[in-house]
Amino acid sequence: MGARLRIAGRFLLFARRRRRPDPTGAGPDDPFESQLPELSAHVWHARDGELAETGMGTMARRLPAVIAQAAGLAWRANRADTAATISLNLAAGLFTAFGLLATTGVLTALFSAGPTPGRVRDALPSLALVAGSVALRSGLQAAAGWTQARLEPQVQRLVELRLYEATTAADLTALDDSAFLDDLQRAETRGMNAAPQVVQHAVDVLTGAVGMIAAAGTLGVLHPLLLPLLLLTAVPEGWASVRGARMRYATMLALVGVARRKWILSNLMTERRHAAEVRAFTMRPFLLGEYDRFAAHQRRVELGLARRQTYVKITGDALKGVATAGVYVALGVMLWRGWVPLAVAGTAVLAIRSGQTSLVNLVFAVNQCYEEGLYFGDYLAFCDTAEARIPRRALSPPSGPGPRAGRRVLPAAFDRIRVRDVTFTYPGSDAPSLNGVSLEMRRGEVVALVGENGSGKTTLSRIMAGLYDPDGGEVRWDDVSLADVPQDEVWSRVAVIAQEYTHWPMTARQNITMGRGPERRAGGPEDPAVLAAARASGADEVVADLARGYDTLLDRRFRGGAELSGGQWQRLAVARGFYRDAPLLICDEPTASLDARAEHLLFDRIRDHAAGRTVLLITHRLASVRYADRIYVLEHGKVTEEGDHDALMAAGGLYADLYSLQAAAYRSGDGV
Ligand SMILES: Nc1ncnc2c1ncn2[C@@H]1O[C@H](COP(=O)(O)OP(=O)(O)OP(=O)(O)O)[C@@H](O)[C@H]1O
Repeated sequence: MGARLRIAGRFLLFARRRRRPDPTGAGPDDPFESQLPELSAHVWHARDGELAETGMGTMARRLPAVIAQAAGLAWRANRADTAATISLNLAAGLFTAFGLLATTGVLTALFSAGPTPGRVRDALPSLALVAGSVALRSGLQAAAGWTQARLEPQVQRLVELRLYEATTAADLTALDDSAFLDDLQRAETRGMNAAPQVVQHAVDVLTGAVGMIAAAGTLGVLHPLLLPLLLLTAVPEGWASVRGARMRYATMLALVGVARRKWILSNLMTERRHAAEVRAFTMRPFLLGEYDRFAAHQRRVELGLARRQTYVKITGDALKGVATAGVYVALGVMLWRGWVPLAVAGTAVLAIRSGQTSLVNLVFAVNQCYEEGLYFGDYLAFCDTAEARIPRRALSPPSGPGPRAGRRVLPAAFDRIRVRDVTFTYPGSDAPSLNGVSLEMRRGEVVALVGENGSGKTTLSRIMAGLYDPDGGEVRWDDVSLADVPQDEVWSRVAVIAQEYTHWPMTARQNITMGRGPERRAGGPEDPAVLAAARASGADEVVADLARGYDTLLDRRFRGGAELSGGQWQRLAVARGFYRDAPLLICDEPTASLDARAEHLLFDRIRDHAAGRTVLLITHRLASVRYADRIYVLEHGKVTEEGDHDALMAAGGLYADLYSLQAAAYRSGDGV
C-alpha cells in the first residue's frame, strides 16, 4: 500500500512537472551556438548519439539489464534485505490473485437464485477468504516496504564509496581533462543518487508486474478474451511514459554544460574566499549577468520540455481513455451475448480495475526505472572510466609482507636521484611542458629549479613526486625507476610543499599531521614531531596565538573557527612538509607569502632539513637560491643552464640576468 501511495504521489509530481506552462516556446533544440557560443563545443553534446537509441524497443531491450544491475547492487549492499524484499513482494502478489479469485465466489453466491439471507450466508466463506487475503497482502506489503527502506541507504553508501574511491585514486591528469570532469559531475550530482532510485523502481516494477500478473491470471481464468483487452490499455500509457523519459534525459544532457557553469558561478558568488575580490573588482554585475544568462537559457530549455511533455501526456491520456472505453464495450458485448455470466463479468470489472492500477504502477515504475537507469548508467560508465584511469601500479599490494613479484622498493637511503630525458605534455595540450629534461640530486643536497613563469618547474616537481608519469624518460632513485614502484609508496617517500596548497578546514594539528599522526589524548602532551615541525616552519608562533592552540579549528564557517593570514597558512603548509620527514622534500615557492624575516629563517631551516635528506627548491627569490648546491635553469620546458650560483653568474645567461635584476632592485632602493 505504502509503495502504491508513493508511486501515486510521484506520478502526480511527474504529471505536475509535465504540465508547467510554456510562455517562451523555446526547446532543447535551440541552437546553443546563437545563445551560448562558449557552450557549443562538441564536448557538451558528446552523448547525443545515445538519445537516438532511447525508444520503446530500446527500453524493452535494456530494462532487464537495468533490473539486473539494480538487483546485483542491492545484493551486494545487503543480501538478506534484498531476498526479503523480493520474496515479500512476490507473496503479496499471490494473495492479490487469490483475493480476486475468491471474489468470484462471493459474487456467484450473491447473484445466484434464492432468498437474500441464504445468498449472503453462502457468500460468507468466500468473503472471509477475500478479507483474509487482503489483510495478509497488506501485511506483506508493509513488511516489504520496511526491508526496502532498509536497503536504500546501504545501496547509497556502496555507490558513494565506489565513486570516491575511484576519483581519489585516478591519475592526476584525469582531473585536468574537461570531459572527465563533465562526466564526474553528471555521475556525482545525478547518477549517484539514481542508484537507490533504480533499486526502488526495480522493486516497484516487480510489485507492479506481480499485481498485473495476478489480475491477468484471474482474467485468463475467467475468460481468455479478457486478457488481451487489459493489455490493450497498457500501450498508450507506456508510449507516453517512454517519450517523456526520453525528452527529460535529452534535456539533462543538453543542459549539463550549462549546469556546470552555473555551479561554478554560484560558487564564485557564495564562497568566502572569493568575496573580497568579487567586491573589490566590482565583479558583481558581471557574475550576476553571466549567471542569469545561463539560468535564462536553462529556463527556456526546461519550459520547452514542459510544453512537449504536456502534449505527449494529453495524447497518451486520450488514447488510454479510448482503450478503456473499448474494454468496457467489449465486456458489455460478451455479457449481452451470454459468453460470460454476470458474476464473472463483475469479477472481471474488479480484476480489470485492479489490473489497470497495477499496470499504471508498472508502466510508471518501468519508465522511472529506465530513466533512472540512464542516469545510473552514466554513474557506472564514469566509475569504469575513472577506475580505468587508476594507474595499474597506483597502490601497494593490500596485504602481505613485501612487494609483489616484479615490484621494486625505493631505497630508503638513496645516493642520488636522476631525472633522465623527461618529456611531458598535458592531455589536450599541443606543446610539451617538459622537453628532454635531465638533472641529478645527491643525498643531502639542496637543488634549486629556477626559471620564468610557465617554464615547467612545477610540472617537473610533480613528475619527481610521482604525481604525473612522464611520457618519455624516467626518474630513478639509485637504480630503481619510479615507474616500477607503487605510486603510494613513492608518495610516502616524498613530502611536497605545494605552490597551491590546501587550507584544510580542520584543526591546526591536523593541518600539520594530515591524519598521519596519532591524535593527542585530552590533557596529554603534544606529539614532539608536531612541535618540531611547527618550530622549524615558524608555525609554532601562529599556533601560540590561537584560542585553543593545536586544537583550534581553522575554518571560519564553523562556530569557534579561526582564520589565518596567507603567511600563517603558508607556515602551516611548510610544517606539514617537514612533519612528513620524507627523504625527498619538494618545496614549490614555499615562501611566496612569508615576511622577509620568516623567509630568511625558512631557507636556513630548509638547509638544516636537507642534512641526511634531499631538497628540491623552486623559487623566484634568487637571493635564497645562491646557497643551493646546484641550480638548474628551465626555459620553455628545457634545462638551459646548470651549476652553482658562481658558475651561473659567470656564464652570464638567464640566471645572471634575473639575479642581477633582483639585486639591482634592492640596491637602487626603489625596487619592491
Ligand atoms: N594542468 C595543466 N594542464 C595543461 N597545461 C598546464 C597545466 N599546468 C601547467 N600547464 C602548462 O605547462 C607549462 C608549465 O607550467 P608549470 O606550472 O610547470 O610552470 P612553472 O615553471 O611552475 O610556472 P610558475 O613559475 O608560474 O609557477 C605552462 O605552459 C602551463 O600553461
